[in-house]
Amino acid sequence: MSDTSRPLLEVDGVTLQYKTKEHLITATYRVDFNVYQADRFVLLGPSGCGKSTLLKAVGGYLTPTEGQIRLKGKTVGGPGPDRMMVFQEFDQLPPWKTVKQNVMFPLLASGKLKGRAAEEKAMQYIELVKLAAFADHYPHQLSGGMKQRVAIARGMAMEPDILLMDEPYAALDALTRRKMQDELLLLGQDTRFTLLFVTHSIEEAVKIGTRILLLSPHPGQVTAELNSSGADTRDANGVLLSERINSILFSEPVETEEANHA
Ligand SMILES: Nc1ncnc2c1ncn2[C@@H]1O[C@H](COP(=O)(O)OP(=O)(O)OP(=O)(O)O)[C@@H](O)[C@H]1O
Repeated sequence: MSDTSRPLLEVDGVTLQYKTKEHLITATYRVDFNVYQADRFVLLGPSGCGKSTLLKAVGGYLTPTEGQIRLKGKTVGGPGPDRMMVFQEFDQLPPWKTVKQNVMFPLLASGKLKGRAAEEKAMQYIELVKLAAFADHYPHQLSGGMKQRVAIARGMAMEPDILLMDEPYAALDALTRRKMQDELLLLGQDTRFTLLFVTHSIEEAVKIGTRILLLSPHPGQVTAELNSSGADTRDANGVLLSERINSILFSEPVETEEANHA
């Protein structure tokens, strides 16, 4: 039985820096947060506060200069199949590969599975995202939402502990963005994946997140951690929450709220 009281991901006093020839840039300063199983954990803050840098560090592409990142209690030392970045710019799905071939690709490329076993695993996740009828279609034959589901199936087929997404909807029009967010939430309900999601949109954070970490402007420091009940900025709870986030982001008091993980 999995221990749901223990965090899946622990980010503990993490300072992240970039060294260039002339400068040492501190992107985040002593950031702490914990992500639990099935959380949709959102990193929210203004441009340049270090959200993407944090995601890269969780991905193992950047080593903290201070602090530690642990997944299931083990220090993250580099990229690994236990953390899958879900790329969603649609050109990230090679157009010459079918849905099935796209989902099989990381399984084959990583050597995790071969041949028939990779195909079966891919189909298992294609069915989960309800695209079995489209397994032999090419990306250009799919809608944006369907392509998103392929990208998620591709990440999930690797059976990672956590999915990482960096502003996946930033370039989309408002209507498409809303549709994609709805699809992501439905998938979350069906599969209970654990998600670490970066955005600078308060509206998106309120909608997507079960928990929201607010970061101050550069260098990013935690200003608050809030629970979100999947409210929408169109309903009363969501409006209240987004107003609260607004006031915290713009006044920046340090505030903490313990999440309910009893
Ligand atoms: N490769 C790099 N080399 C040097 N500095 C970098 C590099 N990448 C990011 N930075 C700097 O680190 C800081 C944090 O950048 P980061 O991209 O993580 O912020 P962000 O919150 O994701 O911003 P945005 O919302 O605009 O994507 C910024 O000051 C940025 O200029």
